[in-house]
Amino acid sequence: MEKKYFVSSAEMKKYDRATINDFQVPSLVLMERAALETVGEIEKRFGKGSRVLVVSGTGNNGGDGIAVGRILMQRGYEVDFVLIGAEEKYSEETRHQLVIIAKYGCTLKSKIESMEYDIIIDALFGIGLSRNVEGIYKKCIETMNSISGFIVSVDIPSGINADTGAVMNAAVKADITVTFAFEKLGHILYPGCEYCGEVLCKDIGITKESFRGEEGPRVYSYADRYREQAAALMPARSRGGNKGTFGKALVIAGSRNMSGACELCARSAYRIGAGMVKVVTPEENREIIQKNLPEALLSTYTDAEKTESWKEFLQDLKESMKWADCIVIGPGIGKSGTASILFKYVVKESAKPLVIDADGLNLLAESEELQELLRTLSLKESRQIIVTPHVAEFARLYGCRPEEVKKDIISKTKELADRLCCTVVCKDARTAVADYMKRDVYLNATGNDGMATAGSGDVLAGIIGGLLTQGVRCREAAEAGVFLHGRLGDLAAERTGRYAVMAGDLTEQLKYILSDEGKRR
Ligand SMILES: NC(=O)C1=CN([C@@H]2O[C@H](COP(=O)(O)OP(=O)(O)OC[C@H]3O[C@@H](n4cnc5c(N)ncnc54)[C@H](OP(=O)(O)O)[C@@H]3O)[C@@H](O)[C@H]2O)[C@@H](O)CC1
Ligand SMILES: Nc1ncnc2c1ncn2[C@@H]1O[C@H](COP(=O)(O)OP(=O)(O)O)[C@@H](O)[C@H]1O
Ligand SMILES: [K+]
Repeated sequence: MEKKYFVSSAEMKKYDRATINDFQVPSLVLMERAALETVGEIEKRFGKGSRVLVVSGTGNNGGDGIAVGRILMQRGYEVDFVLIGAEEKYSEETRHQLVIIAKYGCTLKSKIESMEYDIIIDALFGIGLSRNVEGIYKKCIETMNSISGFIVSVDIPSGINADTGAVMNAAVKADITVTFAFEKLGHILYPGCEYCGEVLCKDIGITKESFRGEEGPRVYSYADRYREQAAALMPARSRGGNKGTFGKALVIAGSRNMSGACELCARSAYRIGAGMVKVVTPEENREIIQKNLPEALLSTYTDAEKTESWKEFLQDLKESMKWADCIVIGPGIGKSGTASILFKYVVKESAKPLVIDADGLNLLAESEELQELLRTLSLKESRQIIVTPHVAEFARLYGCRPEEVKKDIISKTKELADRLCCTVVCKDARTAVADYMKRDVYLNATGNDGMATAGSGDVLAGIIGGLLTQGVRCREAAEAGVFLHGRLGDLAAERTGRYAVMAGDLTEQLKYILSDEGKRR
């Protein structure tokens, strides 16, 4: 799988240092390359004679900005230089850039004077931002946002925390962000990503060699090319296969007033390619499922208190669990006594890869005993288990507030995976996937707010289940499922706009994104 990394500021600094110290590439060479790449993007958009304002800070981000201004000036642009911050704080490279422009006779201002520019180069803070922005710095950011001009942020919009995407009291709203070597976490996490405009990541000579044989960045996503080549994420499909070849999914979902969850989940498992899908749901849903999803096999139950029929049902369930290649449990099952008994039974008795979603997670959160059982099954029996909580369900499972999960989704997801010894998919605007075996965390970059609509999580559970039935391992099924799910949301939004997207539209898009065209492994 071709990866795209999202690095923290500490990781990026480590790779900068390795390139400079170990590979002996001078820091000023990196800076010049960064500046040239930024200039290249400006030249694509604006011609000679355009008015440019360079707003620099005291660190190397400011040095980048001054170099950009100098090159533009030499190529016929009209450039004003502003530097904010005390002289004693200038970095060595920034000092050097100032010496160069002084030799060319440029003057440096300490505040923004004109209100009209074609281009504003935002080089106040980069990955070295270390605290909230206050005073003259805040004022400077507000001025950049208010005056006219196309804003090019160097490396990251000033004021965005490169590790969390948080706005540190004020931030520049860029039209484009030109970044170097690797995208930063702040470019992808909310709200930072909304401040970047288009992110253009440029090679300036800091490469994977700078990992120096260590594991590399902790957070990654899939390379952008898979957006157009989603089928490349799918397991190979045998032309000679039959429905058994492509696997059997058992979907235990729905409750009396919630047949939709089970229908969406089961349909998605079919559409992602499962050979057979069997639905286990309350008797009340029989008719609607048979009508709306005649392709599904069906097994129904009544209250666990009705002992005789419940016994028969459990017998049937046991057979179904043997039959299945994977089990998805939870969407819409509710938290009734019967749902709870059913859930416990399935966790204890099934020996197949298991996806636990929605109410299954709420039931799990309430039972220490079941959480312990999950750990044991995973560690002693190598059971493949995926849990797919949204932020609120995650907080219940983890024992914290949802805001705390949102603030640190990457570490929290990994911690829960370690605690439960399984694969965790923490669903949010940027979904994270982690497991207890690997240190690194997948962060999803597809999808949009149109997917914040009832039932879209049920679709994801079905997709992941359908991938498991086709033999994909847990971690890969979770990552690929989340990526594809987001793509379905993006394609659905392209057709209808984000407001109108409904969960069923996601499943509908599965008809198109896995077509053989564009399939290049
Ligand atoms: N050769 C290389 O390494 C390469 C580096 N590159 C470039 O360098 C950038 C990183 O440079 P950097 O590490 O110097 O940090 P940078 O973002 O300029 O900020 C640090 C300055 O800001 C200040 N400061 C911080 N927060 C503040 C606040 N809230 N309010 C006020 N001041 C605050 C801080 O002051 P202090 O915290 O010490 O008071 C310090 O003076 C990177 O993003 C990329 O553009 C590329 O050219 C590629 C090669
Ligand atoms: N703003 C957003 N951007 C991208 N994806 C989103 C956004 N909001 C929600 N989603 C995705 O939509 C799905 C919602 O799932 P969930 O909350 O479980 O819904 P439900 O319980 O109604 O099925 C998750 O996969 C989540 O990542
Ligand atoms: K910047």
